[in-house]
Amino acid sequence: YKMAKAEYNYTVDSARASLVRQEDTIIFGLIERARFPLNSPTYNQSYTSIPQFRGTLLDFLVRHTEAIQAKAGRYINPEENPFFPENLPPSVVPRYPFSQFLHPAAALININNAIWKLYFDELLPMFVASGDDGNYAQTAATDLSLLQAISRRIHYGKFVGEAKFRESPQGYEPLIRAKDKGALMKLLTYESVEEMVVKRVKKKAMVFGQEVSLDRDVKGITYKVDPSVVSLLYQKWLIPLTKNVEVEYLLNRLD
Ligand SMILES: O=C(O)C(=O)C[C@]1(C(=O)O)C=C[C@@H](O)C=C1
Repeated sequence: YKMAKAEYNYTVDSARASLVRQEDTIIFGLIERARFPLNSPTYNQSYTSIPQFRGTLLDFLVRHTEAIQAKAGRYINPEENPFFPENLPPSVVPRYPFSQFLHPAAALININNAIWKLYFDELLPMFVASGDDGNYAQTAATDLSLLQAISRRIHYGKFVGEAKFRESPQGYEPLIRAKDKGALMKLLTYESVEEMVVKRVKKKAMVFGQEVSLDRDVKGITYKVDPSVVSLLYQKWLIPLTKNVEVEYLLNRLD
């Protein structure tokens, strides 16, 4: 089985279209996680005593899932970044020739440690109810798919950064040479785009998270995840971290 060379080319427009589609995944991920209360034993090392494993139930699920997904080829795609890159087994499947759009230094950027910490310290308490219903394995599974979606979105800043660089190298090169992070940040920022993102995710959370009923009179609208929390999450964390990845990527773009 021989594969053709992938000739997919990213542009700023196509990268933005991908970010828009990824919003759906993130919002559904939030809705899925919000089905369960906090379920703190999922994150408590003293709850689990798994033979030959030190860590929480979530650590256990994530490490083993990433290992099996690595074997199945997930991390061959440069859009994917593992949370525990140490000691991942190699892929056992034929290598798909993903287009080499990024500068090789992109592979060194992985801010999943920071994303992990942020997720548990800041994000979870914003959108899950307190309490415990015993569904720890299900909780860990929904955490992982949401974490993966958030991580993919933030690291997609590499692709957005590269597309912007290619569309205007003469604008970016001097700032990269001068290692001027502040000026890079300013040049890659489009406030009107950010405002649209923040408004759109709120609207999507209203549409995706409403109760759908065949009765005509649904009394009082409740959403499965609070739409203003979704927009706040984007405004405060997802967009700023995506921009940090863009800056980090660009700083290494001429190495
Ligand atoms: O659309 C872009 O230009 C991006 O870089 C993405 C993004 C975002 O994170 O949504 C980040 C920075 C820009 O100011 C606008 C939006």
